[in-house]
Amino acid sequence: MKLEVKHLSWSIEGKQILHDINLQVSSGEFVGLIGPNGSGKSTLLRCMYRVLKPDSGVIILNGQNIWHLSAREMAQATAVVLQEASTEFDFTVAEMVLMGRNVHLGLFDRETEKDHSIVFDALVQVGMNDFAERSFISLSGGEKQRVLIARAIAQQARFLILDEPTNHLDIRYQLELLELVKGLGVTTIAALHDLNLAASYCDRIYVVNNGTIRAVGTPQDVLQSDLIREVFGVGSTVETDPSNGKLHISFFLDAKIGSKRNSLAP
Ligand SMILES: Nc1ncnc2c1ncn2[C@@H]1O[C@H](COP(=O)(O)OP(=O)(O)OP(=O)(O)O)[C@@H](O)[C@H]1O
Repeated sequence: MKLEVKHLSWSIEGKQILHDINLQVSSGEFVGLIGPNGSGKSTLLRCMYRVLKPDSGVIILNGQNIWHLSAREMAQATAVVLQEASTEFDFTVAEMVLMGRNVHLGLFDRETEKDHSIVFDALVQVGMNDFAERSFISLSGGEKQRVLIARAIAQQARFLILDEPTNHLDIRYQLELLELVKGLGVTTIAALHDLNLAASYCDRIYVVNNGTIRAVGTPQDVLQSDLIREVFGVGSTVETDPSNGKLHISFFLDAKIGSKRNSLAP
C-alpha cells in the first residue's frame, strides 16, 4: 500500500492552513510527521483519512484518488487511531475491537468465530486480553489507546494513520506501542511530538511548519540542531547512542530564542 500526496492545499474561512504539500509513504514504510503545535499535522492527516476535502491537489492510495473510493473501500484500506477516544455508549473492550471487523461484513452479516478470534489475537498483541469484558469508558487513557490500536489491527487495514498515538501512554507503553506498530509491517504515517521516539521508529520524517513541508529525510538527515532551533524554537544537543546507533536529542531553552518566541508570556 503506497500513499502519495500531491500539491495539496487546504484552507478554512479564507485562511490557508496547508500550502502545496507533497508527501509519499512507500509500501511498508513508517513515516513520521513532526512539527510545532498548530503547524498543520492533524489537518494533513484529516485530509488523508478523508474527513477534510482539499481545495486543490490529490491524495492517491495505491494508484487511486481516495475521493474516488467508496466509504467502505476507504474504511477497508485505512485504519485511523486518534489521540482522543470518546464514546457516549458503554461498549465492552471486545465490542470496541470487534467494530474493526464491521468494515469486512455485509449489512446483514453477523460476526463469525473467525472475527472473534481476530479480535482476541489483536487484544493479546496489545496486552489487553484480560480486559475484554471491561467497559471501554472505564479504562485509563493509556488502556483506551491500546484498545484502539487493537481495533486497527483487527480491521486488517493496509494503511495506518496515527495522530499522536502515544499520548496518555507511560514510557514503557509508548515504546511497546511503536514497536508493535512497526512490527506489523503496515504502511504507516504517524504525527508524533516526541522527537526521540520519532528518531527511534521512523524510517523517514516530514517536518511540518506553518502548513508547509520544511524538510524530509531519515531521522539523521532531518533531526539536526539548526533545523530544530528554526522550527521548534529550542536549542538541542543531538547525539548518536553508540549502543544502538539511534539518535538521542536533549533540549534546552536558549535565552536568545526564549525572548523571541516567549509563547507562554502573558
Ligand atoms: N476547522 C478549523 N477551523 C479553524 N482553524 C482550524 C481548523 N482546523 C484547523 N485549524 C487551524 O489550522 C492550524 C493547524 O492545526 P492542526 O490541528 O492541523 O495543527 P497540529 O500541527 O496538528 O497541532 P498540534 O501539534 O497542536 O496537535 C491551527 O492554527 C488550527 O487552529
